[in-house]
Amino acid sequence: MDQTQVPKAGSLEDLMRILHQLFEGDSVNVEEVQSVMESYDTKPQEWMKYAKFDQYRYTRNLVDEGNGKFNLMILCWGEGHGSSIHDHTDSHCFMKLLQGQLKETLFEWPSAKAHGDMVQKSQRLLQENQVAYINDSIGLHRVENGSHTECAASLHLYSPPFQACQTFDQRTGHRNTVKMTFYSKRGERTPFETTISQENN
Ligand SMILES: N[C@@H](CS(=O)O)C(=O)O
Ligand SMILES: [Fe+2]
Repeated sequence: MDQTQVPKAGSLEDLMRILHQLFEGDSVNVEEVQSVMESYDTKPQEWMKYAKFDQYRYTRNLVDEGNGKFNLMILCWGEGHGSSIHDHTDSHCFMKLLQGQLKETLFEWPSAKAHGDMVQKSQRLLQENQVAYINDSIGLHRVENGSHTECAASLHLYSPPFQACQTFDQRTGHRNTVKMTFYSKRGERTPFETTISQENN
């Protein structure tokens, strides 16, 4: 399907409906998903109920479980918040800026024998409505809200869904597996006990 045939998402609800259609089958067309996510013009009143911020670290807020095919979530980044360098557990990762700006830094996978600093490949500043894509064959990344005055929010789609990833120490390349949790689900704050293990930030 070429880009002109991809429907425009007029609202977040509409975007979710189209995403369900695009993920009905067994294969994922990355360009298609990226352009439909780009076609949604962010409207804070449509996603505000999911956007729950924390004072100390970025939060992951589940919006939709995509019929088991994908997880759609809104990540809320307070001033200066960022993630560790991490992978995406062999899934597709789409990330759309809903508000503010986020800095994405790409890194190479550390080689088995590597010592010292991890190799940085590129860096870019993602702007409102822009959609970034990454998977493990592209590399690893770190995402940061570099602003000390503005918060940021981003819409992430992961397919297939995953509950753990690897984080990496920038100085040594050493890795850890961390469990990923939700700060809220469908607008409801998750009970405290289940969010305590969140460690990717
Ligand atoms: N992949 C990260 C967010 S990001 O830094 O891309 C997560 O799901 O928590
Ligand atoms: Fe990520």
